Amino acid sequence: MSPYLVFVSNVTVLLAFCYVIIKKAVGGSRNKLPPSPPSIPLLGHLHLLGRFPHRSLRDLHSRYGTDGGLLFLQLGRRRTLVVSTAAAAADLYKNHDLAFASRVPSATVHKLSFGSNNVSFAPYGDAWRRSKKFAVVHLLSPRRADSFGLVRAAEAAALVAGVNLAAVAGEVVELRGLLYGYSNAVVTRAAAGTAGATAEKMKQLMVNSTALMSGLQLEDVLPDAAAKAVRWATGLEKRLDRQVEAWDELLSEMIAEHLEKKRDDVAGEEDLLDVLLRLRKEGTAGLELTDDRIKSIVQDMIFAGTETTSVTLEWAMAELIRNPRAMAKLQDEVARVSNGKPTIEEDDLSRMEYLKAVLKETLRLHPPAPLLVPHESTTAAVVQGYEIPAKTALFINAWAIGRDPTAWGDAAEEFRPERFLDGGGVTGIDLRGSDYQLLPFGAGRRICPAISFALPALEIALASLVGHFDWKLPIGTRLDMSETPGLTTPPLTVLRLVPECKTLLMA
Ligand code: HEM
Repeated sequence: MSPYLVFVSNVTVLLAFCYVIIKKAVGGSRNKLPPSPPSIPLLGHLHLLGRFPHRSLRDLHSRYGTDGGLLFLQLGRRRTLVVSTAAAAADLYKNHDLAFASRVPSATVHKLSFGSNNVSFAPYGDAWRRSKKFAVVHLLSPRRADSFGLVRAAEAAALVAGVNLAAVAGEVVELRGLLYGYSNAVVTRAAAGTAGATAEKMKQLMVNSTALMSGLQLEDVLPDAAAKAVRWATGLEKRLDRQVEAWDELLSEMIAEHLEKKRDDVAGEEDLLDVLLRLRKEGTAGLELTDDRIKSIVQDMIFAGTETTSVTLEWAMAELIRNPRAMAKLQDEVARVSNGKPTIEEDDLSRMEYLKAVLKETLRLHPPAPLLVPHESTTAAVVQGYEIPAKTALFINAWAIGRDPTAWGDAAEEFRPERFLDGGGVTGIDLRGSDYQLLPFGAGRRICPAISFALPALEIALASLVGHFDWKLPIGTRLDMSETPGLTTPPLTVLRLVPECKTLLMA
């Protein structure tokens, strides 16, 4: 028999084996689980996810889910609990956060992230707890986030300068590239003091790695050994190895440079890599900071912080273009508060209430990670009387929760930043994880540790864009508000706009 036929017959036997296991998992405990749609062999409900899982899951929930906000799916090999209402999210976070504090394992992510020795993908346990505390206290604390004010100011000025070139030439700008460049520069400079050529190399690595990590993973349907065999047979394992080597080379260079203090950081502040190396030397990290762990953490910050920030900014601009009254109101606020100064200053941001409301409203309607980052349970849990076994994945549908009329009223689908202002109905609702109807950063143990870092980066960029320029759609084009499928969901059509310099504020 040819090696190909041997391979195919092995995979067939393994698929049949999976089918029996899945059937047992679905059938054996059906009575105790939340309701599910009808399933098919092997895939379970995987085929029902479609291109936009957050949208399909909302529809599936409305057909099959409980009034309590739960739905149960068998996604290939993965048992999955889906939460689609604020009340169910509150119950999960308040009563079962610990049980669901781990991550769904992925061989690809594990390999690309230096063994998941980071915060985002480490399984729940002592090492993750220490890394998270470490990130919250040393890397992303409000004080540390403040210390990157100069980096944000410099990168916001570069963003304005880029737009200005197009404005002076009367050209269209593709905002996505500029916003990605801005976010990537802020995060990489804060994480590793690096900009320019190294940041460019890193950007390319991130794009390639994201492509490998997105979408259905082989282990979602095949047992681990079979998935590995398929990765090997299809050349995927080799591509992964090459990608890991490239990351390793880049991050090793950065560590060596930092150790030799050869770098030239204009901000003059410690970057996150400096902090990690200093704490390793002092022995006060409470965690063994091997080179691999340091690489994994630095890479994690850059990954977690770049696209989330740029996607939010692109949606904010798209919503403001679609809602000219909101744009005018924001421009008025920026002009009034900055009072004729030539640049927007961070100290002024705290007085821009409408700006904050615009960003909350953007994150409500367009959370960049619509299903957050999936969690996994480490122990069995009884949720609303249903018995959820250990090793069940948890999807919190932050996108559906943010648009739920029960929480947001009849105008839930509309862009109305005023709702967050005095008398607006939901004044005081915040996005830091204690109001379960607004969860763009998650909540509980796995909440994003970088909210204090992310918000000023979003605010200064948006205030600068609308403060310095008026914006129009190019003649003959229409705004496309549909999404790109993927881990994060930017607009499907790159936002192309014509900027016009405002006279009040000059770049
Ligand atoms: C608009 C900006 C951002 C948004 C909307 C966002 C959102 C999120 C979400 C939804 C999660 C997963 C929460 C969960 O598992 O339930 C997360 C985790 C995380 N984020 Fe962010 N994020 C943003 C910016 C950043 C930035 C700038 C950084 C770093 C510089 C960062 C670092 C992390 C890390 C390390 C985790 C993993 C936390 C853990 O697993 O315990 N994020 N973020």
